[in-house]
Amino acid sequence: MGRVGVLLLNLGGPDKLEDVQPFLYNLFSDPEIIRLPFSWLQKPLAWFISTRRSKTSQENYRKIGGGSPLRQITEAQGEALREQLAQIGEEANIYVGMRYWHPYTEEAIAQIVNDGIDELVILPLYPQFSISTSGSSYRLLEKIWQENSKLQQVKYSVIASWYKQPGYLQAMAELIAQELDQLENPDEGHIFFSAHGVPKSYVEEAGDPYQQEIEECTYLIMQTLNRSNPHTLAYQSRVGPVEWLQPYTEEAIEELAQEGVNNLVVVPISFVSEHIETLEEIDIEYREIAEEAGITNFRRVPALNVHPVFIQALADLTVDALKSPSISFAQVNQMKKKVKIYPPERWEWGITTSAEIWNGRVAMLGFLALMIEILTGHGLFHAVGLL
Ligand SMILES: C=CC1=C(C)c2cc3[nH]c(cc4nc(cc5[nH]c(cc1n2)c(C)c5CCC(=O)O)C(CCC(=O)O)=C4C)c(C)c3C=C
Ligand SMILES: [Fe+2]
Repeated sequence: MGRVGVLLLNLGGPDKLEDVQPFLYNLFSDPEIIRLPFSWLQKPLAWFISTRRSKTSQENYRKIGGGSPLRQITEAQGEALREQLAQIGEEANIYVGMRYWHPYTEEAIAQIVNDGIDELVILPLYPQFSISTSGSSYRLLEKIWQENSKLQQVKYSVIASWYKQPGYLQAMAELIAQELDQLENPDEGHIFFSAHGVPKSYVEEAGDPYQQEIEECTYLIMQTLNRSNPHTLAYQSRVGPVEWLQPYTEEAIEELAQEGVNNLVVVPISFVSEHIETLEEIDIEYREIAEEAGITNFRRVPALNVHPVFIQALADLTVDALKSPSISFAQVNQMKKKVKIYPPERWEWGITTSAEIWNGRVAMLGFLALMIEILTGHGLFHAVGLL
């Protein structure tokens, strides 16, 4: 067997406050994050939104120590995975490829080529698939592969999503049980799964399987936990003016408080590391909402980070992927059958009358909104909290 590598894909986060604006620019430049019908508006809009949003975002990063812990945790997960694989005789180099900040996916791939890796397992650190996360990274990798003839010699396996992996479910259940057991009466804890949201149109129009995978994952974790506690699933981190998956976390917390729930155990479900949305949004913002609504006992289950059962699960996924036949990025997207990666069909380019009409309408609306914002400092994006 040749030299083996594992590429861990993740979103990335600003290491320090000065990185926040360029990080946000990278994020909003991605058409999988803001879906515009034509590409020329993407970069100006990304610049505009990132500039306007960076102050609030910086304040949030300041509250969690001045930057995202994501790089350091992902590197620690990589090192733990390398050791776990070595213990079972599988020597592998581990690479971290972030989508929007250092170490970028492109940097990881350059290193993989340099190291002469022959077999590569591509493992996203997102248990569930979304167009906006794993889908975006696969799309980027497909492009990088097409442009680099050396990469075409590398045999690669892509893991599409892995929320059903038994070790992952076991590790999640263990962490939840530990938190419940700290309650005076563990049976009274209301388990509150909080998933990162996506716009509703991703699921309903673009066919993103994310919501279905999150729902199934929640069900499987509850089965593995095997306790009779009540549970709720809601979606957090909404950005921008459009409707996102519902119920929204803040509203669901308030409703539970009204129903008399007093012991809330919040479980972050779409991400395996601590990050701004656990450390700031859940631990500070949602805690405040819950306490104001009358919930006196608000607890949060820690993220998996380097939990040994979870690291073993990543090792098992890697070993299985090395044994299975290779699947390409395109095949992954086909497997996630409902997914039509951007641009969705209804926006397809072409000199069709409807395309011209829609392009014109949206361009005019976009410019109008931008002009209003620039001239007045107020407007739709500002009003709804996107800027
Ligand atoms: C499975 C996880 C995630 C999904 C799905 C996702 C979709 C998504 N996110 C935004 C907008 C933002 N995300 C931001 C940061 C961020 N998002 C995730 C995870 C998912 N995003 C992570 C892990 C992080 C970074 C964490 C860190 O510690 O730095 C941000 C920046 C932070 C902020 O300003 O609030 C934005 C903005 C959209 C629009 C979207 C789906 C379309
Ligand atoms: Fe996000």
